[in-house]
Amino acid sequence: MPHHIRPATSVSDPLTSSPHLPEQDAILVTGGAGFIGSHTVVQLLSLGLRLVIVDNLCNSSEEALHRALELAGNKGELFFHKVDLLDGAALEKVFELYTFSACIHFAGLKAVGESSQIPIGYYQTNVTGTLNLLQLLQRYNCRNFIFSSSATVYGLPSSTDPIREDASLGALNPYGRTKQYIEEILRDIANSEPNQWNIIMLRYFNPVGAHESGRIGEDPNGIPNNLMPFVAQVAIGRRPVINVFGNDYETPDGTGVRDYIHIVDLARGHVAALNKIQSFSMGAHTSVHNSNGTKSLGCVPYNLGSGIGYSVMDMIESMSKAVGRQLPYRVIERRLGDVALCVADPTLSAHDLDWRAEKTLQDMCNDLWRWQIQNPNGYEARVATAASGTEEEDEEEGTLREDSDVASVASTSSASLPETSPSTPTPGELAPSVFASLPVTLLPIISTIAKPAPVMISAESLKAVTAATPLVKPVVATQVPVVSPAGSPARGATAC
Ligand SMILES: O=c1ccn([C@@H]2O[C@H](COP(=O)(O)OP(=O)(O)O[C@H]3O[C@H](CO)[C@@H](O)[C@H](O)[C@H]3O)[C@@H](O)[C@H]2O)c(=O)[nH]1
Repeated sequence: MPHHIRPATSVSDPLTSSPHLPEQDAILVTGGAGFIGSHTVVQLLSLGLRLVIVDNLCNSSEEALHRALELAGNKGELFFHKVDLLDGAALEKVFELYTFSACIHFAGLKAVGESSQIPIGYYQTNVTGTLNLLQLLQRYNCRNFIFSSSATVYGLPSSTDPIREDASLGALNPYGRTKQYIEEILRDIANSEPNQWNIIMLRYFNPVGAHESGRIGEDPNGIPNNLMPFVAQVAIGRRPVINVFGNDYETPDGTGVRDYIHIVDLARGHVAALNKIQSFSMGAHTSVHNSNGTKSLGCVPYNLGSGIGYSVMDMIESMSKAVGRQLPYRVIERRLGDVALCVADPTLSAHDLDWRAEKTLQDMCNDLWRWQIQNPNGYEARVATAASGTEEEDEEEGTLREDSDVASVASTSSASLPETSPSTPTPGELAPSVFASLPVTLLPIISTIAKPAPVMISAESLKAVTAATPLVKPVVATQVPVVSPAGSPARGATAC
């Protein structure tokens, strides 16, 4: 039976002020428990939307979903299914339970280095997982799709100018190529059914920070690959010193420059994309046409970046300010594959999606620090692992402790919290369920899939029911590189 997104009352009504998605329809969010996913879930729930989260929790925590629900003031509805996208049969059961008006696809593996070691795993998880999802979306007649792409698809920038969406693509590693290939697949699918698909591919630059409450944030497995999670762990005392990968780049201070974007701004970008898709979806039911005469959006990429470049030293300085003391760092050799600078041209997103990054670098650092200090070991579920540490971590820390080439000495005791009161989660009322006859418990979270009918369970029993899962990490983002002297952001890029 076909499922159509129903027309909203007015094309001009933005989703942000008045969600128009059909009452009984839901938005499917894959990888919704991950870093970007959970922040987006807060935005969507706050709009009163009904979400169905599919995540295998291989690199995320269900706790993030509980907190997201709290942060949204228990608005909207959230149904969670611990499912791996590679398990097509389990995924189809989810499709049998709901009618989806749109899908936001975050789920996937995202570690650049790891992708070169296990490329088959990356192609299988990211590409095959996405194909499984797309097949079902097509079969169940949901053709509104938002894809987590990445600035990594641009590869080596051909100049130091901010990167536009029409720049040539050329991902440099298997992870990046999974994103690039999925983009190609999406274009082919949109072309195969003209006037039917509304697909937005969001190319993330460098997402950092955390929700301003400090309740949800990034919780990487093992040693963080990316700069800011690593810096945060140095700030909290889990690691002794920040390694700066080279200070001989052609940038104002010699360190790499990137377009860092606050995670909440990035999450808002998904709402903006949904609004855009909705207007086309509505157009399909009215006589509204795209400017090129088509009735659907087709497949369009948008950069989600600020257009401002900050160097590694800028980031360390801002984070030191947030923490209230100078963080220790040492300069080591360049990291293989890094570019000097990578910054977005966000003009198209501003024009078409009416979206702009609003938060400052200091917001990013203050919020990241708040999350880190309130959750020194990430989400509760991972405390045991984090506390014991891995062999690899212990070994690295041992090595670093002996190193004297640090700019300053860490002292976690002087850590201070940035001002801003963390939000106190309000135990919420139970949101109405799609399954009215099901027993009600504390949270409207459902775990199923192994069973023909969903069972509504509590957070406690959720853990038991979802005990085993294979594969995949949930997603996240990406990035790439512009420049500025410390503390003074530069619009666009220059050197390199
Ligand atoms: O411990 C660290 C980690 C990073 N850096 C530097 O910090 C900047 C940012 O690095 P990182 O946070 O790792 O982001 P990117 O290298 O920009 O990587 C992002 O950008 C890639 C290319 O777009 C994507 O593929 C990745 O998924 C995404 O994490 C770069 O100049 C790095 O050289 C350090 O100096 N020390």
